[in-house]
Amino acid sequence: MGKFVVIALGGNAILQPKQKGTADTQYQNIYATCEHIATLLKSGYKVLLTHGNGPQVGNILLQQDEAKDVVSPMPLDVCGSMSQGFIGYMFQRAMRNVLKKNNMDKEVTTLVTQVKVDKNDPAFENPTKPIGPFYTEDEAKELMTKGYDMIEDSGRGWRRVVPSPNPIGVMEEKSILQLIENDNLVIASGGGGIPVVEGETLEGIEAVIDKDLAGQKLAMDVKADSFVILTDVDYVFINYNTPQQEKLGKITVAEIEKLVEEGHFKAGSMGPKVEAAIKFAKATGQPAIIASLNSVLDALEHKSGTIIVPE
Ligand SMILES: Nc1ncnc2c1ncn2[C@@H]1O[C@H](COP(=O)(O)OP(=O)(O)O)[C@@H](O)[C@H]1O
Ligand SMILES: NC(=O)OP(=O)(O)O
Repeated sequence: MGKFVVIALGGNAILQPKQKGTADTQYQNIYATCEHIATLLKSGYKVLLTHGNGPQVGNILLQQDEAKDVVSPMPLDVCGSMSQGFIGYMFQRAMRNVLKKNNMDKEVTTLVTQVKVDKNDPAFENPTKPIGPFYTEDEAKELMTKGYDMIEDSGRGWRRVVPSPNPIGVMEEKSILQLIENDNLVIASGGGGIPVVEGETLEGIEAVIDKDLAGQKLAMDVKADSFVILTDVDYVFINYNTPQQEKLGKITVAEIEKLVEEGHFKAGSMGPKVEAAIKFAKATGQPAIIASLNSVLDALEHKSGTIIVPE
């Protein structure tokens, strides 16, 4: 198997549910991630990185709401671009520091990336993407009276949800390919990309694209040898969070599709990851992996994680 991998890193790897979102905390988490990426580079892998922004974009949106009487609030697409910029900056700084420590040298570049969506996507009528902090049920009920859509997020607490339309195409695909050709470690399509709608003009639209689905499109566009989704669990489980919970190791597309039909994977968390992995494996004949950041090298060697193979 070739060694060009697209890695989709969960927003939780950058800011965990119980952590305060200080700049320092997020930088430290990103630095730890970059140490894993350096290990991959040393092992001969070529990496294109995309990342989530659920916690960050939700926090930025909250800041807009809180300060709305003194500063004009920015819409959600602009908040998405802010999250791409700040997370990309932290990756560029941390990655350069890690490379220097390891006596390695490489250009690290973040590209502000727009991703096309359909303005008639049914997702606009049914918000599913959890963003921002976690709330108690009482707090969530209070926020619902203000017009927020809220859901319970995988047993971890309540969160605001926003529409998450399907990614159709990456606007900056050519620039990404040029940067990769020039041996850059590229960070692109952060937070699933900034959602834009193409009519006579290109317009931003208020939503948060799922970074796993956008990452899968990106991985196919750049013809990656494998697509790796890194999150905070070591495996995909069936009967998750129940006494019957069971981890999934190597599994074929047909087998996991059956489990999807049985309803094992929730919208807004494991559902889109499994969907993205299936799409990649089916379309390319290459494996897609869902694993934890700490086991990324083992996962690429198929020794850990959930490995979805075409057959
Ligand atoms: N079937 C499942 N198997 C494993 N984890 C699951 C499952 N269903 C829901 N989850 C939850 O999905 C979470 C990962 O999704 P998400 O929070 O969107 O991650 P990230 O921000 O890393 O992309 C896990 O922390 C876990 O709580
Ligand atoms: N945009 C996105 O999918 O972010 P998370 O991975 O943080 O949910």
